[in-house]
Amino acid sequence: PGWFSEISPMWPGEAHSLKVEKILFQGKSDYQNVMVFQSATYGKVLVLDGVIQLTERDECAYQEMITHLPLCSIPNPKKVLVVGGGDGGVLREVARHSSIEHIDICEIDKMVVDVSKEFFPDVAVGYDDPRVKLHIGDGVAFLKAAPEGSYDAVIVDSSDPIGPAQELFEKPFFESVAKALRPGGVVCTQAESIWLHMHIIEDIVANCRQVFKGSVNYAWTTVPTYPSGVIGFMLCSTEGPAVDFKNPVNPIDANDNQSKSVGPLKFYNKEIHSAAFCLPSFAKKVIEAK
Ligand SMILES: NCCCN[C@H]1CC[C@H](NCCCN)CC1
Repeated sequence: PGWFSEISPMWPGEAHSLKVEKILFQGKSDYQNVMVFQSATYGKVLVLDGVIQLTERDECAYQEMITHLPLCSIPNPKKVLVVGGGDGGVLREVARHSSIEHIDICEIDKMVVDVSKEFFPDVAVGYDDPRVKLHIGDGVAFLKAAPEGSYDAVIVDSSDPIGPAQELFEKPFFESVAKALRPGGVVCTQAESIWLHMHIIEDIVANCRQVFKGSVNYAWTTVPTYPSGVIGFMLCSTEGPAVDFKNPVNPIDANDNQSKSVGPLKFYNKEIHSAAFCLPSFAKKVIEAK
């Protein structure tokens, strides 16, 4: 009955709207307002504090790219940490890699986990994998406590830098990620939109260049229901065995999945992997500035 418009000071003067058929859940956790609605054309939609987190129709683009850009860039990833990502979609994608032995996930808001399991079973299916261990808590504290060199890869599937995820965009957090990664380990973080947030991205890139002594790259993809229709990722590696993010060494193909409960890849492939690092000139000059 009506429309949901995503209005925020983070994207002034514009708003993406979705036609609402039915509101399925509304609640307030210790951290944020949580809402689920059935949209007319994008399936069910998860909203946190008025910001669209995922829709059933296009979540594949974000979850597959944020996961396979890092994991296909290193040989034999074994231990992975997901920070945020309480909906379980990233877990579903990590579980496709047969070399994976253990997946830690640290999500601050248990309501996101519970709501995803109830309303988004094809996303929360990621929790069914026996290699997954869920920690409800603050990712900043979790990383501080993580032993040095614990992980081959860290994926920071955060919301935006206004609200609970603020600290996940700051230098001390990046330093704790670098410490928790093995030499040549990789991190992939949600890194906003080149159309909306070039200044935020500039700061993130500068911090990453200081903290990660391997390679530092920015990639981007299309997600129609995120503001400006695109979202980016920081891909960084620590000092150690060189990582060339643009040429995946550890391919995953459309039908490579471990259990029949998750379908084939809908978005990611090796061509779109390499293409994701090609930037328009206005972004290239800021991000690749020497
Ligand atoms: N696993 C899906 C979680 C989605 N994370 C974020 C949710 C907020 C969204 N705002 C985009 C704001 C404009 N860049 C970015 C992705």
